[in-house]
Amino acid sequence: MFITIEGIDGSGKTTLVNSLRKIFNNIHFTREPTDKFQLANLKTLSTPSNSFYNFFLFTYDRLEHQEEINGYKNVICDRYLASSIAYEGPMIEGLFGDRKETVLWMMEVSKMLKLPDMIIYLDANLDVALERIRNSRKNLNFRGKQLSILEEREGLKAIQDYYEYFLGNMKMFTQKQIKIEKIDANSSMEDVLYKAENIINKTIEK
Ligand SMILES: Nc1ncnc2c1ncn2[C@@H]1O[C@H](COP(=O)(O)OP(=O)(O)OP(=O)(O)O)[C@@H](O)[C@H]1O
Ligand SMILES: Cc1cn([C@H]2C[C@H](O)[C@@H](COP(=O)(O)O)O2)c(=O)[nH]c1=O
Repeated sequence: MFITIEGIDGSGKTTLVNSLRKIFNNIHFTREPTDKFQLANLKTLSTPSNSFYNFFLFTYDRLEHQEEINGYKNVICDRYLASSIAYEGPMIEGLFGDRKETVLWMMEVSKMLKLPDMIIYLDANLDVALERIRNSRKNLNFRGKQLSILEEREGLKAIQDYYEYFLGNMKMFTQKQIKIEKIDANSSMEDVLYKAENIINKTIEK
C-alpha cells in the first residue's frame, strides 16, 4: 500500500508522521521533497514561470524517488504529487487560464509516476495553520528558502482551494481508484493520531 499524507503548511503532517513512525514498524516512511532535492534551485512561488520551473524540480525529485517507493510493501510519504498540484497549480494556472486544464496537464506530466492507493488529507483551518506556523517560529522558509506565496493568508488559501479541488474531483484526473481520507486537523494531535492510526490499520497489507 502506498499512502501519502497531505495538507497545507502547519496542518500537522510532520507531527503526525513522527508519531506514526513510533507505532508502525512494518511501514517504510519517506517524504518529499527528498533529502536529495536541490534546494538552491528553488524559485519563490511568485510568478507562473517560477512555479512552472519548481514543478519540474519537484517532479524530477519525485521521479528519482520512485525506486525507494516501489521497494517496500507499505509506504507512507509525507507530501507527494498532490503537494505539487496544490502549491504550484495556482500560479501555473496563469499559463493555462483554466484550473481543470492546469491539473490535467500536471497529471499528464506526472504520468510515469506511481500514484498513491490512499491520500490522508489533514484538513486545517487557515488561521489555525498560520497560528501554528507562527508559534513554531517557522518563518515560512522552505528549509532556508523563502516561499513568498506562504507569507500571507491568501497564498495559503489558494493552496488549500487547489487541494480541495483536486481531492474532490480525483476521478476527472486519474482512472486509478485513490481512497481519500480527510481528518479534521484542527483537533488535538492525539485525536489526529488516533484517527490516522485507525485508518492505516484498516489499509496496510499485513
Ligand atoms: N493537532 C495539533 N494541535 C496543535 N498544534 C499542532 C498540531 N499539529 C501540529 N501542531 C504544531 O504546529 C506546528 C506545525 O506542525 P507540523 O510541522 O507538523 O506541520 P506541517 O503540516 O508538517 O507543516 P509544514 O508542511 O510546513 O512542514 C508545530 O509546532 C506543531 O507542534
Ligand atoms: C512536495 C512539494 C512540496 N512543496 C512545498 C510545500 C512546502 O512549503 C515545502 C515543503 O516543506 P515541508 O515543511 O518540508 O513540508 O515545499 C511544493 O511546493 N511542491 C511539492 O511538490
